[in-house]
Amino acid sequence: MSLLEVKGLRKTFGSVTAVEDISFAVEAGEVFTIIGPNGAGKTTTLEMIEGLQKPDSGTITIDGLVWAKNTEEIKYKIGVQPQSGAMFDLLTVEENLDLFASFYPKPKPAAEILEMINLTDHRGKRVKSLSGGQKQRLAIGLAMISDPEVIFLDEPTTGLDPQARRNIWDIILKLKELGKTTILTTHYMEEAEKLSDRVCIVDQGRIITLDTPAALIDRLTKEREVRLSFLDGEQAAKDTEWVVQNQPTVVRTERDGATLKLWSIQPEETLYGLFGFTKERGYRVEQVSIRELSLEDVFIAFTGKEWRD
Ligand SMILES: Nc1ncnc2c1ncn2[C@@H]1O[C@H](COP(=O)(O)OP(=O)(O)OP(=O)(O)O)[C@@H](O)[C@H]1O
Repeated sequence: MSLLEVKGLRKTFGSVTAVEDISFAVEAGEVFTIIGPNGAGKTTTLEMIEGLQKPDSGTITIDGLVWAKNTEEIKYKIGVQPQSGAMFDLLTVEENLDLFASFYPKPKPAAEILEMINLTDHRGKRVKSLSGGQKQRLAIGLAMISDPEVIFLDEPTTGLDPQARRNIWDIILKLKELGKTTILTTHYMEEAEKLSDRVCIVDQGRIITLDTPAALIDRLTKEREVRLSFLDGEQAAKDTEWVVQNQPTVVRTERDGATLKLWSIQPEETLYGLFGFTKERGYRVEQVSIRELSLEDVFIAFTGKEWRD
């Protein structure tokens, strides 16, 4: 049996269907990420699993336990990152940790948590004077104080600058090293790709696809985007476009002035042919790149929609 099993979850608010039908299973030790655009139903899904909202239908099992029968046991198994409003602004970092620790019979020592979230040097600071990133790190620390098996992090990096986001990533990776299971939601594709063992892409309350980031990217068409720009201007780009359009490996092309984009199922082959032509004509290529595929491409391929952070 998986550590977390979710089957047929559904939740409506009046006429709004926040979660239509969501099922997945998470194994112990995984970083499992739910990613999707605004309003996709990520928070509602997480809150149902955390026991904060009651599903209209569907079942949730955490280590074989269910909320209706095993409320107290589940509470000790899971850690939920509190909203910043749940922290005490006038208390220090350490006082907040001690206060949350007092709710549990066997909490982790605050000093250990402070090390983990890299706030030891700031333990005497009041919460109200912390930066956004430090507050988020404290929120993760508070979720860890009961030493839970499963930790839920709902968009822990939204609104943070790149360095602060990376600091949070480090903590999530440390949790993984400790063998914890992390359920994460995010808007950021890059984050999902870097941290997750498996990703589930959610849109309009349904799972579009679920797999490891690498497998999701692999499933995409092998078509790759190649971009070139020419030192000799628009005519060079136009002539080259005309030539590559006739290559069987090239699916389509796009040109903007002296910049040419092409989509090829065998980019290397296409480039050999293309460079043969440019050499013959004496056209100088200024830049050439083959774009890596990312989870963003997976989202676009499955939904037909552009991804917006
Ligand atoms: N308490 C509520 N009352 C009414 N509608 C709600 C409520 N909670 C969520 N919704 C609606 O349900 C849908 C899903 O919301 P949810 O917050 O789960 O999405 P999300 O993927 O977490 O989005 P975001 O990334 O913006 O947080 C949205 O249309 C939202 O407006």
